[in-house]
Amino acid sequence: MRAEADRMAGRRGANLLFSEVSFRLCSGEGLTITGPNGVGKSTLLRIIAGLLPAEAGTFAVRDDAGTSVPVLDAVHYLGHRNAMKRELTVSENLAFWKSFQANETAEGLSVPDAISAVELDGIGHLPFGYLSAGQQRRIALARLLVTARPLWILDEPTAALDRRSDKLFGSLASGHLANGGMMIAATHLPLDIPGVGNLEIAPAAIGSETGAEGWI
Ligand SMILES: Nc1ncnc2c1ncn2[C@@H]1O[C@H](COP(=O)(O)OP(=O)(O)OP(=O)(O)O)[C@@H](O)[C@H]1O
Repeated sequence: MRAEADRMAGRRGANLLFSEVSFRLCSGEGLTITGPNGVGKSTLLRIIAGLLPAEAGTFAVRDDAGTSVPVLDAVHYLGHRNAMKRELTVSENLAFWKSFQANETAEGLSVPDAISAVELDGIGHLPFGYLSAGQQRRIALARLLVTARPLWILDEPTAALDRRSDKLFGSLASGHLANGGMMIAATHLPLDIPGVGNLEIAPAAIGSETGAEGWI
């Protein structure tokens, strides 16, 4: 499996944020995306995940035979928000994601095992909204484990995590890569994980505004 970005550019409203972003990942490799606030890291991840159109360039995931795989089936996208219902219990939220993301080829962990993997045994019965910010983020990470998908796209995955949970994320990500997975993560600091490179995004040249109006 491999993932390839070729000369991608991203726009928000009138502003071209970045351009000429290219990289290549193979099974077992990861990439952190760094750069100043507002440069477009989240925008790039949303384009890669298929949630926003690219201004230019392409992103593709291919299997070992070189056949293009639908990106939406190949990725887990974890944004700034945790995408959990506050009123549902932790277990109900994860059970929803397990069935929503299910496909024939990729079995993931059971809901209790995923909760254990983020070291939160015993809280599956609590409403998600009762959890602390760090616990909520860890349960959001558990969502990556209930179904197996090759490419993790993560926006600030360790936001709100304490040092111990930061390490926990490191071991989950390392395990994913060791199993042949890939990861692209927007972070403010490069992650200290073997097999993970870094790409610093630079703002597009000043003067790239088009004068076009509107929000996307
Ligand atoms: N819907 C939108 N319409 C227009 N501009 C937007 C929209 N959403 C975001 N922007 C702008 O796009 C720019 C890039 O935002 P983005 O969130 O991708 O940056 P980032 O590099 O992830 O920032 P941070 O490090 O602060 O998280 C920002 O200037 C932001 O204000």
